[in-house]
Amino acid sequence: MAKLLETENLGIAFGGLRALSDVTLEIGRGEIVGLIGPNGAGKTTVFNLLTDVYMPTEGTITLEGKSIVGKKTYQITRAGIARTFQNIRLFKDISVIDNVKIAMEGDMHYSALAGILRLPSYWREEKAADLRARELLRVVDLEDFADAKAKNLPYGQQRKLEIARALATQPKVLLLDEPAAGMNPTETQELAEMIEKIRKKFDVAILLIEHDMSFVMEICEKLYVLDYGMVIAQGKPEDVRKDPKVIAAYLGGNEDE
Ligand SMILES: Nc1ncnc2c1ncn2[C@@H]1O[C@H](COP(=O)(O)OP(=O)(O)OP(=O)(O)O)[C@@H](O)[C@H]1O
Repeated sequence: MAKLLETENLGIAFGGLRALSDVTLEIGRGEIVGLIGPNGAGKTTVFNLLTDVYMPTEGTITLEGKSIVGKKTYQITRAGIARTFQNIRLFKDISVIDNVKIAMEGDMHYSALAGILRLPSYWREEKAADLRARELLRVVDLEDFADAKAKNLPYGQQRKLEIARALATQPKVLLLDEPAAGMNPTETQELAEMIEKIRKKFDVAILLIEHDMSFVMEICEKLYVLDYGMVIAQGKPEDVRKDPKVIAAYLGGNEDE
């Protein structure tokens, strides 16, 4: 598959602590790739570098061959990278559908005046936005909850709403930070099917951080394993799981791994 997102020798230090070193990743178009490793291995830090929360101390990040280092988060979103967060970030007091529409705002083309005066161009865009938002909610099985307040959704559904919000920006790469966290086995299985459906429908590549190994093994085509900020193994899930370095990293880690 063609390379879409690449990092080369990516590294960052926080004060004296070297959180990541020499992280080289490749995500192809439409690929589902897992980023795994024990607690504190540096997984979320990779996402934070990919989305300009932090600037790398070393290395490169390219999307479709163009560097995105130093770009602002909104420019990175426009270039095609969207993410969800380990700690869910929604506008909790507004409706589910408005949460999705807000994420689509970069796509609205009516003028401020048209908005204030409610001119026809405003209503046309609003109607189109409403249809698109409903379609995204259908993809994540939240269509029936469009008018509920986001905070009233159960936790697992809030995670799905975050995915719909990320998709609203029409990404080429979707970064999911622990999408199955807090889900029961049935919800996790539904999520696996949903991610597969999303990949096909939107032709989007997915890089996901996840601790649920059976979930990772089921849906990822490729895995990168981080330990102490370095890639200690990469490849097909069935090979990675047998790698002695990976087994040692997990056995040496926390018991919840
Ligand atoms: N802003 C920061 N300042 C200082 N240290 C940081 C910062 N962000 C991350 N770190 C450190 O970098 C290391 C990697 O953290 P990170 O959150 O990326 O790990 P992780 O693999 O995502 O862990 P988990 O699975 O527990 O979420 C940790 O030692 C963490 O304390």
